[in-house]
Amino acid sequence: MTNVHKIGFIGGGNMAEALIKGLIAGGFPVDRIMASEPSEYRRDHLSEEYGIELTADNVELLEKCEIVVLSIKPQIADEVLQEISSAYTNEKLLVSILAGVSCKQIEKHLVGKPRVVRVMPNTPALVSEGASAICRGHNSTKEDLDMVKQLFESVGKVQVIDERQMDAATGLSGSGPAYIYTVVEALADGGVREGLRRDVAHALAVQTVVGAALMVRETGEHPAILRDRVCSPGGTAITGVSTLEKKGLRTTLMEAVSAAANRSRELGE
Ligand SMILES: NC(=O)C1=CN([C@@H]2O[C@H](COP(=O)(O)OP(=O)(O)OC[C@H]3O[C@@H](n4cnc5c(N)ncnc54)[C@H](O)[C@@H]3O)[C@@H](O)[C@H]2O)C=CC1
Ligand SMILES: O=C(O)[C@@H]1CCC=N1
Repeated sequence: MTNVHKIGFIGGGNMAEALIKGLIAGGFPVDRIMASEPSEYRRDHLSEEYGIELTADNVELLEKCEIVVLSIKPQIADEVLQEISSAYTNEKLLVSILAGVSCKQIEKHLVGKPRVVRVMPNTPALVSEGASAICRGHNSTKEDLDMVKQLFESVGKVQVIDERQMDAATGLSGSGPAYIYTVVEALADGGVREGLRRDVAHALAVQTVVGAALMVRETGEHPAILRDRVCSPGGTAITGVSTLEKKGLRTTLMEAVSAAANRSRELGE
């Protein structure tokens, strides 16, 4: 990242903050990160919490940064791209994290051969455990892709995919943390229903999800094999798993990914 002087975020909301915090934790210099944000409250928060440079002016940010991350809501993408279009030059690399919005939809607002890399990150980037899917736009180079890959690897794991798979990644990893938070909350509720204190149930639920995820990642075993090792014949775990199957957890999660992917497709229309 030594060849990039400054990275800027247009929109200093939840996802930008997760990336900013993760980048700083990964050693990216604070004085080479900036954000443009209309909300004074958010500007003060980001400035006080992380010490980065803030502005309310998107054009000023574009002029000062070599890599510009579009981290506004998809619904205002056209408006913001129009606003910055006159100041954009092809020396700038645009990184879009917008759900549903294609590279082409971004490129059409900008003159010349705009360099765009699209990324679908997720908020666990805040604790350096993000999952990001990335793809190249029509004019960005292999070096651009590699640079963005390196940037997002400093906040988690990265998969390079085709742009047509971006909605699927949005439904799975982009939106997935919301599903897992629901799972953690529900597991804790189950513990409370069975008589555990709320704080104890919460701590056990969190560590169970973290531990199980690490088991899958670090052993490299198929989840079904790991599950078999928990399920003693005639025991408790297979009884719980049987309930999950009867109530349709597996298809519910598959349908959640598809519903979110479809919503991502709608946002891009
Ligand atoms: N939150 C998440 O888990 C993820 C979000 N994304 C994408 O990240 C983008 C941002 O999402 P969030 O951070 O969740 O939204 P957010 O609402 O928290 O952040 C958007 C920010 O943009 C600011 N903003 C509004 N108008 C603006 C303008 N004209 N110029 C500059 N900034 C402006 C808002 O004040 C707000 O702080 C979206 O496109 C979303 O699809 C992608 C992956 C995961
Ligand atoms: O809900 C959303 O639209 C964003 C995109 C992926 C996660 N959050």
